Amino acid sequence: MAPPAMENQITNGDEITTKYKLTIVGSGNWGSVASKLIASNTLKLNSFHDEVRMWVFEETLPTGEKLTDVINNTNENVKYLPGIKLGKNVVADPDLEHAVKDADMLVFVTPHQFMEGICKRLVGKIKGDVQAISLIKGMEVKAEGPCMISTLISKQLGINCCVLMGANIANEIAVEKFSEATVGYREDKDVAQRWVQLFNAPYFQVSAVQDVEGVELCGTLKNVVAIAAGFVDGMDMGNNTKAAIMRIGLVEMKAFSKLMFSSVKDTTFFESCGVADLITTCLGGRNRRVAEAFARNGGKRSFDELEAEMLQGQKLQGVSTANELYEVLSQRGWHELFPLFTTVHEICIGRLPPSAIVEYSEHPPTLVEDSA
Ligand SMILES: NC(=O)c1ccc[n+]([C@@H]2O[C@H](COP(=O)([O-])OP(=O)(O)OC[C@H]3O[C@@H](n4cnc5c(N)ncnc54)[C@H](O)[C@@H]3O)[C@@H](O)[C@H]2O)c1
Ligand SMILES: O=P(O)(O)OC[C@H](O)CO
Repeated sequence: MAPPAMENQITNGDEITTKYKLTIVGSGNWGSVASKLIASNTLKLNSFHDEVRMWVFEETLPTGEKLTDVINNTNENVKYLPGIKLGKNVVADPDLEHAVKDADMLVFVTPHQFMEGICKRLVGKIKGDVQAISLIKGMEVKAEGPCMISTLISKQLGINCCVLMGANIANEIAVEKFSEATVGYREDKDVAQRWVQLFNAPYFQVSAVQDVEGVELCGTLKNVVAIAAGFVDGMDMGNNTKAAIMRIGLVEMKAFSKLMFSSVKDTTFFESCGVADLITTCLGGRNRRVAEAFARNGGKRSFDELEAEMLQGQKLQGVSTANELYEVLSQRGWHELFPLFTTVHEICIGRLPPSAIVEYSEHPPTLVEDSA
């Protein structure tokens, strides 16, 4: 990774210490927890500037105050992470271009549907040698096929982009309950190490694997399986059924990832970003919770309505990802290969009832051959 520009270098006797400036693009539930983790580390680690800038999609609170002002006055994101201090070195900034202009390292953590617009606004507005990481679980679908969010960032901004995914329900990490995460990187191990250093904490153990696509697809696809798990809960079908849905989901996640990118490694599915994230999301995530409510209402209330009522501004990723995935499966004629992914979308749009989540899997018993 290229060292930061001269103005970020501090001379200490004969030693020159490079200081990387950090900006976080996004300030939702996970974005705020990421700020807390990073802000605690930049105070401890010499190679980073203390200040962490956080871009906030500005909104006016019911009190009439601006969210940014409240964060800067109270050090708390009262809307998306109430009750948690972010660190006094976190500065909320409602001006996207201003927030990124001096950054050497950019952390992207918004709901995936906003990233295309954000990237367009950032073209020509960031420094040339910036390193980025995406914590975003989702993808875009273009005429030429699916585009992972890290690829969108890399292509539109001309910068390298790692990813960080894992079994990471933000509210649990906010109160420092132990968890793990996985950084996915392409080539530069030193850059990956820098990201690991920046996020790692005794209660947040981060490791790095050379498999950006595998890590990012795990984080993206598990949200669709979480919707299926929520349907199972909403119909009170029990733990065995939910475990079956999780297993089938994992098989489809792996098969889809490998069809898309032959470079995806089997071992990635055993990292925090793989099976661990699938389990936590299907047990305690927002996608699961809202899908449960959808099924309990017999599919009569839309996901949009339930999301607005239950999440107060937080965004689901699973429903739109199921839709995007369906588009890819249609483009390639792959519906029969991915019955769970296909059925989740058809239930979400009301074409099938929630009970279809198990009906599709009534196929003849199979003998699994050992490929080892
Ligand atoms: N919350 C978690 O537990 C968690 C954990 C791991 C990963 N993630 C992933 O992190 C990403 C961000 O999720 P989150 O939980 O931080 O967000 P969130 O769902 O809590 O909040 C939604 C955010 O979107 C912003 N927003 C609303 N309209 C916008 C617009 N038009 N343009 C830009 N921003 C807008 C809101 O201000 C808010 O910051 C998602 O991909 C999610 O899957 C979330
Ligand atoms: O609450 P969810 O369903 O968006 O999932 C949160 C995280 O992705 C879990 O790792």
